[in-house]
Amino acid sequence: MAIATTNPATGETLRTFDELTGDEIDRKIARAVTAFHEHRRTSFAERAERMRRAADILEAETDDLARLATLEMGKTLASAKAEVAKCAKGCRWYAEHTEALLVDQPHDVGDTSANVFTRYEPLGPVLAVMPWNFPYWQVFRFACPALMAGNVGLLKHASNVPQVALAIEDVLRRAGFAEGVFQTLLVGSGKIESIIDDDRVRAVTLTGSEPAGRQVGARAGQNVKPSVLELGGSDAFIVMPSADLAEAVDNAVASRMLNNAQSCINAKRFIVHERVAEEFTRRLVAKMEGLRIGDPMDDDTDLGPLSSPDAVETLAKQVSDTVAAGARLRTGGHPIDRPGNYFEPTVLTGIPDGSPGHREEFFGPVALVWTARDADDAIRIANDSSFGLGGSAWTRDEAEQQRFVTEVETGMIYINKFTESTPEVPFGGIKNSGYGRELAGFGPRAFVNAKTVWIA
Ligand SMILES: O=CCCCC(=O)O
Repeated sequence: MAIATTNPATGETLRTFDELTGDEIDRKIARAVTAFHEHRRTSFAERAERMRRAADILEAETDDLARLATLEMGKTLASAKAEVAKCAKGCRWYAEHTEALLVDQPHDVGDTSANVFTRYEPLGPVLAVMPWNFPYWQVFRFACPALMAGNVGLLKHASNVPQVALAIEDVLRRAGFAEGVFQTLLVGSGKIESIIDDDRVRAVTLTGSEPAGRQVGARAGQNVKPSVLELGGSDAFIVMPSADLAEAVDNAVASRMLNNAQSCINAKRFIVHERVAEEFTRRLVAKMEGLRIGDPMDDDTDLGPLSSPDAVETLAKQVSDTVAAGARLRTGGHPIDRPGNYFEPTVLTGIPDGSPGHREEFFGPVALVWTARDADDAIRIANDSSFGLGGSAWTRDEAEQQRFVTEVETGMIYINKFTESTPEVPFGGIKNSGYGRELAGFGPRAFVNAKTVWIA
């Protein structure tokens, strides 16, 4: 894919960028190594000061930065502003907490004359392969803890958000991080493997699709380099009879449609107890039909375009194949006939086993609804997925809450709240949703040498 800014609301290509040459990539990696030797010697206080300055810049320039994201990937301006604010929060949180999270950890070996501890040391240049859907946050989610831990970053961003990628590098440089501490590499995905192979690159993190994760994880493994993979999800949203139905429906729509319905942690599979399933579905359909579809720059738009024409085509095929397999289309189901990459808010029920609705992640405004006989059945359906990222369950029954916490096979489970990320709480999945954790204490410890020190 060309590296370009193409407005998803109009289809117009506004800017194109040349890919870096092999020599340019080499020079940037060399600069990252030089920067690492300096950066690792800075104190936590110095790094924290720069992180706080990055937060100040993000807050002062939110409007311009947000517009860039909306222009490049189509999220509503309101959600783009919220995303930039969240990045500032991430910078401040890691400025405040990283030193304590990476403090030497003493070990009692039964010999009081020995000083034995674990020290967390940075690894060096880390390659971050990042997606377009939260074009700022996914990068800051990695960069805040990694840079605070003393690592340096090389960003291979998605090819449709080059201006955001360059803006992030610019913000961090203006915040005071030295030249080379964080660099954007404008390259296509064809260059990723050779960058991972480069001995100077010490680790890799990827947020993206399952196939991309398999490729990058395998390459990192061949090179014996640590990797963190945050991949797709088809999160369950379980609704039991004791739930407040109006609240459940409001949250179902909010979660499904978050980020123009293009987040790995959107609720995607709605698993509803048979006693409330029909009423839930009726209300869900009404709410989906009431969403205002439009220009993502407009304040009153609820649902903007998908990121690309390909995304619309993929989703349309997933829906039509699921219907052909026997699902019932309750509303929507088709691309919208207007300029840009728009798709109708859609609800499908009666999802057949083996159909795309059952097996695949739907990255767009489609709610897939199952009916469950009881809690056992809800858990069975929730776990009948190759993904295991997040999920939520809506019930006031405490015994049921504990069962969902224990038995739903995911990296994250939220009760009476939909899955969301925040710097204070670990983030990540199991099964085909990836491995490793980001955020909270896991973020800074993802790319460090946990060095055992024994001073006799
Ligand atoms: O596609 C994954 C989006 C996760 C964004 C987040 O951290 O909230």
